Amino acid sequence: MASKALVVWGSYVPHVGRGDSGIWRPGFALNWQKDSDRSCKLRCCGVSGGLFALLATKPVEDEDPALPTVELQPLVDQYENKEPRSLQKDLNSLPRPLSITDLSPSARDGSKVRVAYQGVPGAYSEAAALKAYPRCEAVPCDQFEAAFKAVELWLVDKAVLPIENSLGGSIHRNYDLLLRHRLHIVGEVQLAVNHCLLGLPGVRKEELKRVLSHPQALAQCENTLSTLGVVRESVDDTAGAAQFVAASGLRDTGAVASARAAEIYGLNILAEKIQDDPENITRFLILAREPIIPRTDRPFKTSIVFTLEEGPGVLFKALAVFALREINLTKIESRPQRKRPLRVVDDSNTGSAKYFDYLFYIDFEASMADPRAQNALGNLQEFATFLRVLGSYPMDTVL
Ligand SMILES: O=C(O)C(=O)C[C@]1(C(=O)O)C=C[C@@H](O)C=C1
Repeated sequence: MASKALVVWGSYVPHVGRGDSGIWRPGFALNWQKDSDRSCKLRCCGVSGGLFALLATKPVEDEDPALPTVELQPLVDQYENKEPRSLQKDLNSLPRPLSITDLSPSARDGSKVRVAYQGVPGAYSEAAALKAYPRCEAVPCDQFEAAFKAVELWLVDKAVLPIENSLGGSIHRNYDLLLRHRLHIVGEVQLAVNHCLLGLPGVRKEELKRVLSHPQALAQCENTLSTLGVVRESVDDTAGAAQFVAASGLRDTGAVASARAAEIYGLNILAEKIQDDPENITRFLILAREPIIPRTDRPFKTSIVFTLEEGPGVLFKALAVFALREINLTKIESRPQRKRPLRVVDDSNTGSAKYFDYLFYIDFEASMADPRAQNALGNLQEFATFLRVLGSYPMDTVL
């Protein structure tokens, strides 16, 4: 009896033990033995990295009934170069073989991937999720933290969350949540954000007395809203504001949201591109349970967080580890350490001095597969009191 082994790529079982679909690790093998009655079945069993090894087993009675089974016959026929029985037309529907170039989130269509975002349909975060995975199932979450938990609990595969905006600055809440949760950054999305002023059909913008939106969106439209002289009210997300205006029927209340939100909730667009600068870009992070394998053949970014010893010039030294290796920093953010907000330093002349204690978040332009990045972090570790790599991931260079 002949025994053969095939390498199969990317058989893909949503919600059941699949790891980060941002990367497909090479070489999980389909081992099968062909028997005379050709009634082999494939058995799925979890292996490292969350992929599934598909093992042919015989006899069928030996199978664990709890494990899902897949008919092997079409693959047997295909392997033997035979005309598969009545299955020729279905071959196109078989999973496409994945290659190493499928690593980038934007290179894949993301079909069947479930991606959590904060807000309701029509939110910019939903648009970011769809930019990263065009055919994904975008799953709305009421809060940022719910999106983190949805990934951790395997309810979804990924989360796409805003981290900074070119006009409004950092979304601090997500910096804090990155540290509190154990997810990995596997990609980023740069999204052009064009805000519209929305109102009920028939309403003119001069009739508006108050405007609702996400605080970031209100901040990005500061000038327009000041000129209109409206009262601003913060809500959880831009599309939620549009939904509220539509449901409330209030003619004096408008929303700052996307054109898509206007379409979804049946509102009129009273003004377009109302942000303070026409170039308004929000950067989102793609989070997953597993990290991706960093590469050097395309532009990568790495995000880290660390704390430092107290002392003169320590932050300068920390930044120098990158400058010395000609690594470009793209972002630096500091956040107070909640568990240890104050540091008391004994100063013999004036008594004890108190300092805020900070966490430093840095993004730099290098992959963790690049020896320069490895050496820089080795160097940083010599005087950092804590250091964590949040992720090393392909840069989004397409707006
Ligand atoms: O409220 C939304 O639509 C969001 O997706 C959130 C959010 C943000 O938090 O920054 C995303 C993009 C824009 O910058 C405005 C708001």
